[in-house]
Amino acid sequence: MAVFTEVSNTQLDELLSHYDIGQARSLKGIASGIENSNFYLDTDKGKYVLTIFERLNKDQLPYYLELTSHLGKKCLAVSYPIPRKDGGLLSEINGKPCSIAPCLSGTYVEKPSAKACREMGEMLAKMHNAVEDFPLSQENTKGSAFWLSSMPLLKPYIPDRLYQMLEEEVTRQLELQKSPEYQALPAGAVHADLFRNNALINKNGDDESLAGVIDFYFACNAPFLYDLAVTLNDWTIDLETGEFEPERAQAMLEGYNSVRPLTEEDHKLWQDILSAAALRFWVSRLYDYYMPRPASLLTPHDPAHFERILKLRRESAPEDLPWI
Ligand SMILES: Nc1ncnc2c1ncn2[C@@H]1O[C@H](COP(=O)(O)OP(=O)(O)O)[C@@H](O)[C@H]1O
Ligand SMILES: N[C@@H](CCOP(=O)(O)O)C(=O)O
Repeated sequence: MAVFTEVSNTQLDELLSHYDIGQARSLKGIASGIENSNFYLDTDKGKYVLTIFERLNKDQLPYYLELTSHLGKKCLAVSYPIPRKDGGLLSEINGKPCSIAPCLSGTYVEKPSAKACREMGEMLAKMHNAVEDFPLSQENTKGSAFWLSSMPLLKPYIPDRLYQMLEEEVTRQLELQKSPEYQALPAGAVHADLFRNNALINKNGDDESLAGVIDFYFACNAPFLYDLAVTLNDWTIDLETGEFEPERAQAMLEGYNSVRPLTEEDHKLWQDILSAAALRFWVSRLYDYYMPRPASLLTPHDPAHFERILKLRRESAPEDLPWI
């Protein structure tokens, strides 16, 4: 269930009068998704997705909308807001901000093939190249400030040995972030949550091809290598153990490298950045688990999954990590 706000025909017609996308034919709630109300919207001109933002307010949305609009203008297959007749990217329904995006084809795939992983790597690199002239900037809302503020809240809930691991890793990552090597990493606006459920894949028999990328609502400015690590840590692992699956991991790295070559500087920090990416989701999952939002409909994600991944990345011999 992911329709928190209902839309009447009158409201829909009024909304569409501000766009040049034709007259409504049908509006159907989308069951998946957890943050927003999403609808498939068919008009006489095409297929779209209407999103009503349930958590972010209109002042928090411009970075995400401008970023996806920027990527869309560069012909990258992302869910981007279609401009209104007056040029605005945002509208309002029932006092809540909303936007309309073209409907991408494809579906969620639990274990993407090596080919799809390669295409995801290529797409990620294209997204990174495309933001070189993107002017807006935003902190990672799940970055080091969030880790530090979460630690005292988590302390009463988690065993001492886990708290110690958390403290050690946060300290190590804060040191790393101050280092000249880290500061020199190429950085820009990144998705920062490009898990498999935020990509749509077309399936044709056994063949899979990437259709597009959605859900940029954790986007922020960070090293491009971090975005690659977040994606690799989710897409190319054995879901039970958290170990990398070499063929799929290698395919993603090769895809990325074929568009945006990785460097020796990236290589030096690779293990640390893979750990940073695991830490980010370990902390946010611990936080959501022990401090669920009031009236949340969600079953929190399992924090132990990223605890396992963090340990594996920290303890791995550097030469055993996938690289080009
Ligand atoms: N532009 C789009 N094209 C096609 N489907 C989309 C698009 N945007 C969202 N969806 C569908 O809506 C679902 C929920 O979207 P998502 O952005 O993940 O929502 P939430 O932010 O609520 O988690 C996705 O799983 C996908 O099926
Ligand atoms: N990918 C994160 C949670 C963020 O949720 P999303 O559905 O908006 O991507 C995790 O798995 O912890």
